[in-house]
Amino acid sequence: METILDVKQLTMDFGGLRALDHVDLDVRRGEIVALIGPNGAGKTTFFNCVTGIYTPTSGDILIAPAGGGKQERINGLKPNRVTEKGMARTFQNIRLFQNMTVLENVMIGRHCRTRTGIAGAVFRPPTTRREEQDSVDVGYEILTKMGLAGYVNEFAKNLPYGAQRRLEIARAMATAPFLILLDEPAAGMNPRETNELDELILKIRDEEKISLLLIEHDMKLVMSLSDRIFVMDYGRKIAQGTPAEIKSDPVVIKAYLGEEIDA
Ligand SMILES: Nc1ncnc2c1ncn2[C@@H]1O[C@H](COP(=O)(O)OP(=O)(O)OP(=O)(O)O)[C@@H](O)[C@H]1O
Repeated sequence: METILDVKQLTMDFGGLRALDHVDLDVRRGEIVALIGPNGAGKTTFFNCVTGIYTPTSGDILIAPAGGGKQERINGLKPNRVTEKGMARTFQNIRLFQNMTVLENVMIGRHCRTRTGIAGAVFRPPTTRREEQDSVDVGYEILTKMGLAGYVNEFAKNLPYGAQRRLEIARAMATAPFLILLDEPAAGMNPRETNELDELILKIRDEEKISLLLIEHDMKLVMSLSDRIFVMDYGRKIAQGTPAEIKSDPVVIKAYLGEEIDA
């Protein structure tokens, strides 16, 4: 399987604090990969570097979305450019446009694939109208797949919590990514919502052919979903392997010190 994201020796310093210390991580096409580790390990910082929110101090972030082709180094690209390159993400805390409808939220995700500029939005030539219709169609399709069709015209703020989290993923899907990065998608979910999320993530991978990289603390979810797991502690990668390998790795067990990882 081709590597679509190859992160090499990624290092991020915040003043005197080294939040990431020479971290290597790769995602192959069709994989669900988890990034786990205790609080403060550097997981979100890793996502922030990969998605252009921070420019890493050193290291390489390489992508090869077309597969088999040339890798491209994307260090320092702005977040919107990273999205255009095909990597979308969600955040630890829900970041929806709460006073916009569910459909509008998804269409905003789609915007990065349309060409309408300010002039187009004002004068609305036929191409703009076609693009808008296309965005609506794609938006509906994604919302249906995500089990959100019943909420299309509802304000985002009126959705139940689990549905809001699904909407964030829907918005990420609307950008037509090859990889989605999910930052703690199950945070705050009840067991039923977590089970639905588990099925949904598999569906995104299997039916939409989008690979996923997720940060998650729910070990049951991580162990059931992941093809491979990377473990971080104090900014360093301390282990990587299959769920079975990670569960029995003494280094990982020590890092979690008494916490339940045997999900
Ligand atoms: N912008 C920043 N400025 C300074 N320090 C930061 C910044 N962002 C993160 N850090 C520090 O980097 C370290 C790693 O934080 P990070 O949020 O990446 O950890 P995490 O593994 O995502 O933790 P959690 O599981 O609690 O979300 C922490 O010590 C944190 O305080």
